[in-house]
Amino acid sequence: MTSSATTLKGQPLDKGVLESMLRRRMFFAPSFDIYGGVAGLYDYGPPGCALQANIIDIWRKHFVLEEDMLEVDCTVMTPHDVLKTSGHVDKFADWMCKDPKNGDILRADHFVEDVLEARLKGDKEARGQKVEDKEEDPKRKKKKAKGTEAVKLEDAVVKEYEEILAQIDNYNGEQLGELIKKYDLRNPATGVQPEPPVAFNLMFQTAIGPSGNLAGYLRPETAQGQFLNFAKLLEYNAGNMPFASASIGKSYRNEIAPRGGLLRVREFLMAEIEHFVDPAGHKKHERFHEVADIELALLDRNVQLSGQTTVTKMTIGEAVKQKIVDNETLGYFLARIHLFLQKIGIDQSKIRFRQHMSNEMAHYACDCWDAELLTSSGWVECVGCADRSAYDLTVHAKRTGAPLVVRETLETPEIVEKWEPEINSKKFGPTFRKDAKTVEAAILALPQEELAKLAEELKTNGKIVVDVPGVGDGKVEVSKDLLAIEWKKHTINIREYTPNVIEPSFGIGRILYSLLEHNYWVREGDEARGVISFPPAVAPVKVLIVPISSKAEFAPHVRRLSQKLRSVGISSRVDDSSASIGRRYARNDELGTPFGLTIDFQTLQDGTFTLRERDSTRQVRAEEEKIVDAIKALVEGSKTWQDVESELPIFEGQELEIRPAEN
Ligand SMILES: Nc1ncnc2c1ncn2[C@@H]1O[C@H](COP(=O)(O)OP(=O)(O)OP(=O)(O)O)[C@@H](O)[C@H]1O
Repeated sequence: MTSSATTLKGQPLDKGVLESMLRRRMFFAPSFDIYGGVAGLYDYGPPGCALQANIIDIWRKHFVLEEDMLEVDCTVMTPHDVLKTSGHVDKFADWMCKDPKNGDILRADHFVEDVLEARLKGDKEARGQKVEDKEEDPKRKKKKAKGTEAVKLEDAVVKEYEEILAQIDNYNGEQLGELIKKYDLRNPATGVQPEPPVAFNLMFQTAIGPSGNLAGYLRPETAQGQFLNFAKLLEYNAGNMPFASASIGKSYRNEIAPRGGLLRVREFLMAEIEHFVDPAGHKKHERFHEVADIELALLDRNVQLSGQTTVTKMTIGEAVKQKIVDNETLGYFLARIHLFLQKIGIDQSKIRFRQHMSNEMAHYACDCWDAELLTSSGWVECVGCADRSAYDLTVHAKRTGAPLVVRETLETPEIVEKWEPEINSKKFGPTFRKDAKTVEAAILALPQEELAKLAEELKTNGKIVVDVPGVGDGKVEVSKDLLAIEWKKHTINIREYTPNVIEPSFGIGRILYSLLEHNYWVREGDEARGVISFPPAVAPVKVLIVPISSKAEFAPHVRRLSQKLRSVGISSRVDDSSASIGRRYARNDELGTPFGLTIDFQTLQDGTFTLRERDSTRQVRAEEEKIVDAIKALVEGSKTWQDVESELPIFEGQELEIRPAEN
């Protein structure tokens, strides 16, 4: 099926053809295929793995190395307590609704979106307008078919639908339920209205150890491991702020309705950064000036609320100045994300940064911008960049008593008067036993107004009741022999604060798939063949070595060239099959291999080789050393193909004819 999406060369993108090519070339394929597969689980084949490794390699250099980030590798298996404290057990959920007729489980926001889009499409058809299709999972397409009749809608209704769609991520379950009722939205598969939406937690639950007593989950993000290691990382960083940690690893989400191939899966690779910053400095960033002039396509919250999706192009410097983007650190990372996506070969005209609306934000976030990439499935969030404020460190510190704070020596000491709780540790421990630390942490975390109130109560009643989640019924009585709360004057030499966190979070699978779509095109000829124009740095294999014939005298050249390329860290593959050279190149164009080295009869005489560039199919001819140097420079990005053509003799060969009978 042809969608409104286009290839790199502006041709209509045939997603079916692209997907079958990706499977044939083993970029990725459904896991457990021969058992019928499981929705949302995929395996990567050799080119998929190499592509992923190259993206990760560039990511590490671009972020971890460039900014001296502290990389950690934490476990996937996470105890219940951690994710209860972080809020994921209670709030990490999507809304789902059930079709009472056939039991279909629908993700409520996607269901509302699909039915309204189908109605708008029907309206356009009825008005004789051109209809642009969004690529869909074929199963969903079939179900949708009944709902896409060409029916003209009133203009006011069209406007209402468009306004709802522009802010579809902003509705909660109740509001989605109201929309389903108000517009009588029915499951196209049965013609029945689904039941009201209910929350479905996306985490996979498990039990750790044989007793089954320690409940746990597969992590839904890598972030929590980084937060829990904050104090150790700060110490490792010699107490210096700001700093960032980073982590690359698998995360798991039990998505209600996986769709769009790699775009919504249940197991995926994430690369996440937690940048810890002092909130007192307006989250300024000392390298912001380096990116201030970078222009981004921004779609802010207010534009979406007005029912529009038009982006504004603006430098990040201007966006922060106008407070469209809240602070320099958030802005710095948006620009750095843009540069990273550009570096790996994402189409610049297919990136936008969309701000989350207030209801859409995750429970921990106070501002969030997504880097969205345009694909045949529409705009897809590929990187989330959230300001998580001090949320995570605060809740974990409160729960465990661990000091997840920064202590800074003040140049000029401050005199401070405040309420201060004093624990009688001799009695406190024996009274509360295993809960003593938790109760103490809850008391120490109480705000000043609360302490003032409790001091009075302690004086009058001889005891107070403190909220301590997770201990008994959450209410703990503390008597005055265990605790005193007094107004004290202090000289402060140390300032203590909980850092705020800016978190860029990358879904590598979504980026990888978008990259494939953005770089794919079709070379017209006797037989149209797919090409993926990856930049050399991300291409799974950099060089294809093709001996013109399988005669023994070519073998030493093949071996030597492979070895030489290996020694300079460049991956190559040999294709010594009997197919024509043109056919062999065409096969590797599908894998996105940027350069081809041919060993022909002239090589045997004068030791020269031809080097072919994938996109132009142009060739140069030179001795081994010059060719290997050229490849190295091209892969490292220090030379372009034009540079190479200006330095080495052009070769006009006939190798590219493709004989249709072969494969
Ligand atoms: N089910 C998934 N499959 C593949 N990648 C995902 C999935 N869920 C999240 N990601 C990736 O992880 C990144 C960070 O996760 P985040 O929690 O911000 O996503 P999200 O807002 O829940 O995504 P969505 O709204 O699309 O479900 C996303 O930008 C995306 O690239």
